[in-house]
Amino acid sequence: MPAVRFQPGDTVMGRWPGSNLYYEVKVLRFDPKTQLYTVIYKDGTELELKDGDIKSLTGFKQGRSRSRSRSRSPARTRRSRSRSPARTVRRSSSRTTEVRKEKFKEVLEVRLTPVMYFKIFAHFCLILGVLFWLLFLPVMVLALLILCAQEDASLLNFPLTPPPLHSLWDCQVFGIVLLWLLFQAVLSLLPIGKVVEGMPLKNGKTLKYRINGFYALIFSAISVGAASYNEVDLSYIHGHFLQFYTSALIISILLSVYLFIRSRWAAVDDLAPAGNSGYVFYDFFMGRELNPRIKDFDIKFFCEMRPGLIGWVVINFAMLLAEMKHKNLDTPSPAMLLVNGFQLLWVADGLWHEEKLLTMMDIVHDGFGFMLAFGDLAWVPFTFTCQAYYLASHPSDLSAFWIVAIMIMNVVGYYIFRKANSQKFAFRRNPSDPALSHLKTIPTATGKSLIVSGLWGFVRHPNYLGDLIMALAWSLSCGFNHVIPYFYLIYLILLLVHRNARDEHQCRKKYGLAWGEYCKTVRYRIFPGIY
Ligand SMILES: NC(=O)C1=CN([C@@H]2O[C@H](COP(=O)(O)OP(=O)(O)OC[C@H]3O[C@@H](n4cnc5c(N)ncnc54)[C@H](OP(=O)(O)O)[C@@H]3O)[C@@H](O)[C@H]2O)C=CC1
Ligand SMILES: CC(C)=CCC[C@@H](C)[C@H]1CC=C2C3=C(CC[C@@]21C)[C@@]1(C)CC[C@H](O)C(C)(C)[C@@H]1CC3
Repeated sequence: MPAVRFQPGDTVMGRWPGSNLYYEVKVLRFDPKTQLYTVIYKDGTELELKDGDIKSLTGFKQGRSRSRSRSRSPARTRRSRSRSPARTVRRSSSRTTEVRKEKFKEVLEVRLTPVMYFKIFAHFCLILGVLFWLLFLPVMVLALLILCAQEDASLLNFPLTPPPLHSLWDCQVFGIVLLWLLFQAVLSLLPIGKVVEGMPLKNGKTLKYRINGFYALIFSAISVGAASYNEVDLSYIHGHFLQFYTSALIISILLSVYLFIRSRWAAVDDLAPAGNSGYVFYDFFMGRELNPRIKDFDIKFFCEMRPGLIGWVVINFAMLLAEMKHKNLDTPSPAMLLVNGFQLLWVADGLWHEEKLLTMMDIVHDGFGFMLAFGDLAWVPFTFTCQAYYLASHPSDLSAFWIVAIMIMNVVGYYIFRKANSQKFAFRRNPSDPALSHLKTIPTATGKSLIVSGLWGFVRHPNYLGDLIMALAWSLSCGFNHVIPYFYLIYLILLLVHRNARDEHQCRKKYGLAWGEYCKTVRYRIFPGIY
């Protein structure tokens, strides 16, 4: 049994339930049976806290020089809490009521400053913003798909006539999507491929992941090929594309609701840094739990790499068959072949390097909520396929010159993307790797160094640049008649510019002066001479 660390009367720092905020509290007693401390906050609230949620004043002050968000009164941040089943709140005595009344008066006085008004307004905007994205994203994808299928796929055709609701639903399609998810889940659980450890979590532990994405791609390709050989008409996907999207959307909503509900029982250490504000819509959108798992099955890792990503290439193939069928072609058009080939390369590359996803912010930092569930299950397979969907019903006559130029562009983009990502990964794994000894670096106070030559000395995010060059090649394959095939490129520019800002903010915090020096040496973020 662990020793009792604190005695009645000790002043310590207690975590406010469901948040990462600590406040000064007094220990009232310790219950050896439940192993809980009863503590009293300055506003008179009595709570029972676990040992792990209490820090000594000295330990906390040392920690605080690293993290600076914690000394406000709980009453001021009351809205950010969420109740944990492990703890019970008790406010009883009239003395407590008096203290609380006093505190409330004080809080009102403090709150009614322009800064507080601004904060309330900012929170209000945040909720409105999240509600907007919750409704807007699904509708936008639907509009994109409707537009893509129209003979004249011009943006000028807005507003579109929405299809009748019942036409968006098909039980059989829903069943197929469920089967696809199940098939991918089974593949991901096969005892093939190595098992690796993820990055250390807050509590110092690591999770294990089976890396078999590339095998899953091969199995899926063989299964789809066999189905097609046995005259299963894959162009059915093209004819029922809106229904497929609706099914994926419904599943992503159900999954997000499940994730949100189960997060109520998650331990504090399992929660993501963002997504635990206490605002229901915001937390639902951002995701509360960092790595939700059912036994060893990691739901986030699975969704991020498998059904949507592999689904993307299957849908592309279905669009290729639909193009041949509808246009009575013996072979697919060169544009369709380019789009299929380029995107298959990108997906295969991602699955080949699946392990690297474990170090990315999506896995290490972001919660799994509606944004990623919808992103992985609906956004990726239904917007990333928009070029193939467009080509299935719109011609793009490319001259031999254009075909070669576009292929060169994709090769250059891929080379930059792969080389930059692999170089950074290899350098992080072993900075003294002889193969990387030619690179110039800047040391940082954390002990890690930053590469400042080669691709990482050209721009601060060469991997983003490579990705964008490839995206441009995919869009150019579809010609210049409409802007719709450029949707992916526009999305990627916005996403990567935002991601870059987020990453640079983190790096500035992590590396301080060294990051400033890197930015001075390598002036541009993504586009040389422009941004
Ligand atoms: N198509 C799509 O929808 C998307 C594609 N992507 C692609 O995924 C890939 C990975 O992107 P992402 O995870 O965002 O970011 P990065 O792989 O660029 O990782 C950024 C991290 O790299 C490290 N780093 C930054 N500069 C240097 C340097 N000079 N030397 C050494 N290390 C450095 C820092 O981490 P630390 O120092 O802690 O190691 C930094 O936090 C990209 O190619 C991107 O294009 C990403 C999102 C969406
Ligand atoms: C608007 C909206 C809902 C956005 C959601 C964005 C997500 C779809 C993307 C955010 C980062 C992603 C990454 C991949 C897929 C798309 C999402 C989830 C990725 C796993 C694809 C495979 C690549 O090789 C990758 C590992 C580099 C990549 C990582 C980021």
